[in-house]
Formats: sequence, structure tokens, C-alpha cells
Amino acid sequence: MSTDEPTADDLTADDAAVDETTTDVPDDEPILSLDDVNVHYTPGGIVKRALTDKKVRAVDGVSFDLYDNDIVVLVGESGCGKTTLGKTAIGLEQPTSGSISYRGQDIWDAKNNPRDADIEFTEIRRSMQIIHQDPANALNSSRRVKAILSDPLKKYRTELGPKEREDTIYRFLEFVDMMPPEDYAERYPHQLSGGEKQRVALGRALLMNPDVILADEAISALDVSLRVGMMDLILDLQETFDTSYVFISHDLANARYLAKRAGGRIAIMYLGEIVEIGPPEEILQNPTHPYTKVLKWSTPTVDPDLAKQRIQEDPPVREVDVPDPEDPPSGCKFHTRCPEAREVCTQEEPERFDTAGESDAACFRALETHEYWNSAELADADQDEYDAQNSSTFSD
Ligand SMILES: Nc1ncnc2c1ncn2[C@@H]1O[C@H](COP(=O)(O)OP(=O)(O)OP(=O)(O)O)[C@@H](O)[C@H]1O
Repeated sequence: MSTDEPTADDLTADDAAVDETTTDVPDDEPILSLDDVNVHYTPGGIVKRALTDKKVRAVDGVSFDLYDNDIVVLVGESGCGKTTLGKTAIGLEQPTSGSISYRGQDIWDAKNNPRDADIEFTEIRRSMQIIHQDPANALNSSRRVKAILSDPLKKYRTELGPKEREDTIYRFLEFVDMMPPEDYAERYPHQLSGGEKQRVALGRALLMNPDVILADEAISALDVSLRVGMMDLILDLQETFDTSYVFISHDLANARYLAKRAGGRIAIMYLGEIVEIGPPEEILQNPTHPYTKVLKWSTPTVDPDLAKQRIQEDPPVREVDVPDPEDPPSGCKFHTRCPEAREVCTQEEPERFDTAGESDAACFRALETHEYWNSAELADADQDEYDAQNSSTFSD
């Protein structure tokens, strides 16, 4: 089991340890299809809610498809909407608007109009499982591993008798490298390490035979030395069980490792939107969106020369602070921080365009013919506005 955590250096390395699987979005029907999904919250407590009409656009107009045996890794700064999007994608959270279909069945139609549904809501929920960041909270501390793993079998595999259930539990403990299974089955969660708890959580999710697993920062609570091992286990079991994954990670190096080995995609999120999505090599070697470049720049490196160079250079942003999500900037939401922003970016919101490479990016710079290229530099535009304001003040 490898214990080397991927670093930024792996972002450019030709990683021989990782399978050279080509990344292709398959032609077949998606398992999961999100179309213009919005999740807007009214922030604050009861009083603030009554007094404000402001909304946090936790997820703002997101569309993407997930296919059989697919992996999409959502990456972005804290608060950009990764968890909300992940939970909405697997039907744990209802969107404010937009649609989410599981194998062609709208999830919330299945819940609200069960008679018209081709796939029952309970079946959809079984097919999409979650592994949380903190397994300690996800596992009932007063129950043995055997009891924890019995629950999904009693609910969804009612044909199994006690002996078959026990055999199945042992088999799944073996799948997640917990040997001897008879020993681990009798333990309580507090008798397990963090990594072992997370493996029980993974085993429990797999017991439901899901099509999709949402792994929400599933490795970030583990010791650095255990993370690669856990990622490898998840990827090995993906092949065994034909499961698709939506991973959530704030770490671009881990995202690359997961997406590259599985032939998946990385989706970069900023203030509720997917601003760039594509194969890991494209996102990391040839990023189009200026925010993707910022994330790459801010990924830690163990290369001393590169680290020294980073200390000396400014980050590739005009503004370090993330805007208030209750009051996001007009036009492109990244324009207040973007070193490439021009006047048009303050007024128009870019949709996601095909780039010259293999990714899609929500940036006018992806289009050679966009009016962006003739638009005034933002600094000039700001200066003009400033001059205009001052000249009117002085002439008053
Ligand atoms: N129930 C809620 N009510 C109000 N606002 C919420 C709620 N849940 C999330 N938010 C807000 O929505 C935005 C997105 O939150 P979310 O947890 O999805 O982001 P994240 O990228 O997963 O963050 P992190 O990496 O810190 O977990 C944040 O501004 C958050 O404060």
C-alpha cells in the first residue's frame, strides 16, 4: 500500500504509477443528469430570514452528466457549494429549480408523483449512497460493526437469512481489507482507527449495491500516510462493483490522482458554479479558466525551488478575498479576482464553452471570436469610471 500523498509536483509529473487510462465521456445514456440545477438558501436565523430577501446561491445553474463507471471530482474553495451540489445530485437535497434525473427518471417527480414514476424513489435512494468526511459521526458508536452492516441488508436484501447475512458481512469486510472479518465484525467504532472506520463506511455503502457513491471529503480526515491507500482501495472497488463516484475534494493533487487513475473528470467550482470541467491532464496542464490556474498555483509543492519561487511571486489573482456569497459580483462571478477580466466580464455571465482543448470552461477567453478580446481592460474601465465620477464631482 502506497503512503505517498500526491503533491502539486504530481500535477506536472508523468505519473507512471497511475494507469494511463484515456479519459472519454461515454456515448451511452447517463446514470445521473443534472440540468440547470439551482439550490438557493435564505441565510441566517429566523429574524434575519424574515428581514432579508437575499439568497446564498449555493448551487447556481449547474449542469453535468455522470455515466456508468464514471468519476467526477468536485474541487473548490470552502463554501463554494461542493457538498450542496453533491447532496443535491444524489437526491438528499431538493433543488430550488432545475432537474436531476436518475436513469431518465426525474428524482423529485419520483418522490412527489410516485404513481407516474418508472423508478421508485426508494430504489433511487438505494442506488445513490454517501460516505461522509467524518466516519466517527456516521457510524453509531453503541453498535458493533456487524450490527451496523446488518441494517442495509435487512432493509434491501430481505431474502437473506441470518447466516447468509453474516457471510455477506464478512465478505464485504474482506473487500475493504478488514481481516480477519470475524474479529472486526465484533468491534465497536471506538475500537477502530480512523481509516478502519472509513472502510466500514465504504463497505456499508457498497452493501447497498449502489450505482453512485458521493464521497464527501472521504479521505481528508485520515492521516496523510493513509490517504493514497484509501484512494487506491476505493478505485480498486470501483472496478469490482462497477460503481460511479462523485468525489468532493479541496485538494487538486488528490483530485488528479483519483480522476486520472479512473479515467474521470475534474470539475472546478466557484461560488456555486462549475467554471471548468474536463480530464485531469487538461485541467492541470492546460487550464483555461483563470480560477483553475489559481487553484493549481495554490496547491502545495515539495519542490524547494518551486516553493521558493511561489513565496516570491504574487498569487495570480487581483483580489485575494472571496466575494460575499450573499452578494456575488455581477457578470462573471470571478471578475473581481480575475487578472484577465475585462469590462465585458463585469456585465455578462459566461456560459460553459468548449475550449480549444478537452475541457469546458465558463470564460469568454475560451472563444477566439468573443467580444471580450475587443473589450476594455478592466483596470482601464475602472479608471474611466473613476475619472468620470471625479470629473462630474469637480464640475458640480
Ligand atoms: N442549510 C443552509 N442554509 C443556509 N446556507 C447554507 C446552508 N448550507 C450551506 N449553505 C451555504 O451555502 C454555501 C455552500 O456551502 P457548501 O457546504 O455546499 O460548500 P462546500 O464547498 O461544501 O464547503 P466546505 O468545503 O467548507 O464543506 C456556503 O455559503 C454555505 O454557507
